[in-house]
Amino acid sequence: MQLQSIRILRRSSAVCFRASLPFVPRAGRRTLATLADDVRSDSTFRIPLIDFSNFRTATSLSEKRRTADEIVNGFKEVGFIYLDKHGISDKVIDGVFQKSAEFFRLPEEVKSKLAWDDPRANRGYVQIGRERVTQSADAKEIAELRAKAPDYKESMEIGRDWDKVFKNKWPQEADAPEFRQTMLDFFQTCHELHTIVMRALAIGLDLDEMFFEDKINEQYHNLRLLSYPPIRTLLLRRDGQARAGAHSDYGTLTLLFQDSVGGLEVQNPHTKQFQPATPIPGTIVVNAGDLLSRWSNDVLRSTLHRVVAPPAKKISETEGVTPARQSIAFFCNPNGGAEISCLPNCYGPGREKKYPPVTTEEYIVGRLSATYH
Ligand SMILES: O=C(O)CCC(=O)C(=O)O
Ligand SMILES: [Fe+2]
Repeated sequence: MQLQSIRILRRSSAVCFRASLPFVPRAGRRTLATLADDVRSDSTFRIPLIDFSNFRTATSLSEKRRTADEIVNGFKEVGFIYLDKHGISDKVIDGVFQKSAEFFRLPEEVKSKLAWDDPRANRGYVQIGRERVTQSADAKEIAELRAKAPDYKESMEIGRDWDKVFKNKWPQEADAPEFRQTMLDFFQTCHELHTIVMRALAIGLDLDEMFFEDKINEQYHNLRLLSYPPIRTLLLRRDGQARAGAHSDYGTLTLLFQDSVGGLEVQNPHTKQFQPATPIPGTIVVNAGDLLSRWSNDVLRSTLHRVVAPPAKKISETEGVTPARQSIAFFCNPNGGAEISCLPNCYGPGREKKYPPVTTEEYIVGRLSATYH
């Protein structure tokens, strides 16, 4: 009987109303309190590192639930986690980094033939200075920011390849051998990981494990290869300037693969200070995006982040150079037509739904239109 009641409480503790519960059993309380306590001070702030292997190999729901709770807790408290033992091999990731580097080394005239030209398509090459990520929704303000302090990066955006309306902009095979196939395979691999992590989120939010399945199966995602050229650190430290300005992502989850250079920073949502998301070999940085946050009535956080100068390599007292950096972001989205309205369990008496329903497509195209020119 006692076991039974503990189990019920433990289950309830995973849903959105956890904070109002009078009692959380010992084991759960210790884990949860630790992260919640740590992130309330910048000196102890941490992005939780989650071993995903137990979830991937678990055979029972209760086994899965432990990892699922950790993940949901990470997104509630920080909005970011490091996912370890995620199942994507180093070899695969290294191969994608290599093909990406080869692509960015192509002459500018080859890349510019593939230029990004439509927010609805969101495909193609974006040269330095075309994007300025920001939280502002005001077109004039964004244009001013872009003119004054554009993001120092170039990117290549890839969508699902079988889309009937929008076509990916692939380089010629002779210019970039195996680029296309490498990216297509990786797209599929990341899609599969997204599906599994969303199952974990469903469990952690006390929904059916398959709750998201038919809402995220159309691969309405975006694979973004990023290249940040070397830059004089003084330039990067100028007012408002960054490799990527502070922003949140738009979709459900972002799977971010970074090299060892560093510079990614995450805003501590409790203190508003930016904290480094130091590269940890073998892990994927995973963050919740705005649509997931909105879906969950802000229970899961979509946290601001930016890319700034990591510790510079000094070439003289006054002039340092920030080395080139590469990263790969896989922006996962619900299906384009999926209606994002408050999840069951995330609203109730005393907890109003904060947002009207919106479709993924309406939301994402609106955000993309505002940040590019
Ligand atoms: O390059 C990175 O580490 C982060 C990139 C990013 O946040 C983005 O493109 O949305
Ligand atoms: Fe981002």
